[in-house]
Amino acid sequence: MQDQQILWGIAPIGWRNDDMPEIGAENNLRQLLSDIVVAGFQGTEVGGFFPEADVLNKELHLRNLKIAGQWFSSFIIRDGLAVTAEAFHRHCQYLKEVKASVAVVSEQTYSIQGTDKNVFSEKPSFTDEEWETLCLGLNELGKIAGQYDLKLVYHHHMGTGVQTAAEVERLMENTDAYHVHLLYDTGHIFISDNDFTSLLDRHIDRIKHVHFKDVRKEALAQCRQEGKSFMQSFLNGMFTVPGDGCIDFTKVYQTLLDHHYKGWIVVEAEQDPAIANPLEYALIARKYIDEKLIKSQPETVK
Ligand SMILES: O=C1C[C@@H](O)[C@H](O)[C@@H](O)C1=O
Ligand SMILES: [Co+2]
Repeated sequence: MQDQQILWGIAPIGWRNDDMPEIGAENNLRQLLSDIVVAGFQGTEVGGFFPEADVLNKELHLRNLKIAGQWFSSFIIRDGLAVTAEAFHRHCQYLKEVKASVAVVSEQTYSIQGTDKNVFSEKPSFTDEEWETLCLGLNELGKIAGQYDLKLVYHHHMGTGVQTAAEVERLMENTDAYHVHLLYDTGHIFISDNDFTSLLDRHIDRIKHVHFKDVRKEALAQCRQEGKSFMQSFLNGMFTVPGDGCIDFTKVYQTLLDHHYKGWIVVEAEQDPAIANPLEYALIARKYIDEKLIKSQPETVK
């Protein structure tokens, strides 16, 4: 039976992309939120262009939408905990005001995600000392998140020091399970390790937020062969919505149901909105979810 504890969202990233603010600038907040309603999702994540909390809350209320969370680029290794914690407090305060459930954290020290470097071969690695600083710092940020009734969910990401399943393993082993949870992003782990199920099976109990990101195999192969950067790769169509790529989300969804996953599953597919109409792709995702995931479960209630 479908788990009624799951909320389905879609991220603004198909309309406007924080990694590349110049694309999709014509898509304003009202357009985005109304498209999300048309496509039948219950909410979204906060994008970099979103307004102050009371303005956002009004637009959400008008459409009966919710906020799942928002990305936070931490620089614990580069800037130290004190500076990072100060910014994180402000981040959490805003998230509390918009009634979010999670704060998505990704350590961006040495990240090449916003650079021209080859994302397939030039990812950074942390030293033992940097790992210790990062894990201790994340425990502290997790405690801060708790003060705002939020869960810190760590986002493993291509082109960063926590990208592979082995790196996620190290992070999980050395952080406090009570304060630091995991965001499972299907697309990032598939591209990194050519495997999206091991990470899910291994850490299912720590996973408190999910990104459903699909991958176009041919585009991936070409981007890898040409040594493209992260941003060039998504502009070249490496990512897409569930149902349009090569990942089998039925297995993923079943595992989440089997473990009584409670929380958000957010469709997140960055593409160039000038090429991939965001509403059209949101509708493709919703159709796939309804027909291949939810309706394939016995006793389904949508
Ligand atoms: O969750 C995410 C947020 C984006 O800013 C990021 O680059 C994207 O790939 C992602 O998975
Ligand atoms: Co993601």
